[in-house]
Amino acid sequence: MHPFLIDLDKVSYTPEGTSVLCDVTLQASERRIGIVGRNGSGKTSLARVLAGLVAPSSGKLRINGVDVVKDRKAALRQVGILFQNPDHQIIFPTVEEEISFGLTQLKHTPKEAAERTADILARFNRSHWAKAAIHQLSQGQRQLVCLMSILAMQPRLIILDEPFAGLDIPTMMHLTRVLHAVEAHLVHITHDPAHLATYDRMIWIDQGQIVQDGAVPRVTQAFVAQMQEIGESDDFTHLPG
Ligand SMILES: Nc1ncnc2c1ncn2[C@@H]1O[C@H](COP(=O)(O)OP(=O)(O)OP(=O)(O)O)[C@@H](O)[C@H]1O
Repeated sequence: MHPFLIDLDKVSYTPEGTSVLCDVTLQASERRIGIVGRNGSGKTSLARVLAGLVAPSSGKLRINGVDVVKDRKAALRQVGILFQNPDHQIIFPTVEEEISFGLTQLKHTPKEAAERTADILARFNRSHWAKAAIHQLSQGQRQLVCLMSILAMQPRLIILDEPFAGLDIPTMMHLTRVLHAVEAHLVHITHDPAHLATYDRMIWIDQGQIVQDGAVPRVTQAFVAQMQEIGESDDFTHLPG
């Protein structure tokens, strides 16, 4: 057991010379962590760094003690990421193939993978989806398939990058309930602090740096006040990039 689930020490990410994340230091082990920030502030880049999908340009990153960039196999057991658009992560034509794939990556036998896939579908009362063609499901249903694929792999940490974007209110409410019950730790990126009301900690990112980090009510108040102030200026000059 490592002292912090998430441990970043002066992490910078500078693709093609662009400073996207700058000296981010963060130690966190809370079960529910929210990340807010403006368009282009670096949230998705931070999510990708945390998941080990891109390497920091400098600094040190560990998830539960694992170097998730270098040790990709161990990383799969530590961290899963749910992208904003399910179509960016779905590879296979049917639901059961999609869910089984991650399990075979974890070196489960085909029989074990099939059993675990059946288990997770049953847990969500979706056993009848097993042979369904993913492209025939709605966006919310595809998002649920992606989440089931991640949950089947049982990572300790799941990163959610604007998981509610494009979902209608009932689907969002359903997904909220599902996420609430998830045992894994969550890092949830969103533009709407209301989604984080019950969370343990909120981190506000701006221009690739942490500008506030703490209890949800306090960070929400400061974030909303600044967003309103910028919004009232009624132009796009503040938009980064
Ligand atoms: N590989 C890259 N090369 C160059 N610039 C990049 C790269 N990846 C991200 N950026 C830039 O870094 C900034 C942060 O992007 P990122 O997608 O992380 O922001 P975000 O906070 O998730 O934004 P949004 O809320 O709009 O999704 C943007 O200006 C983006 O253009």
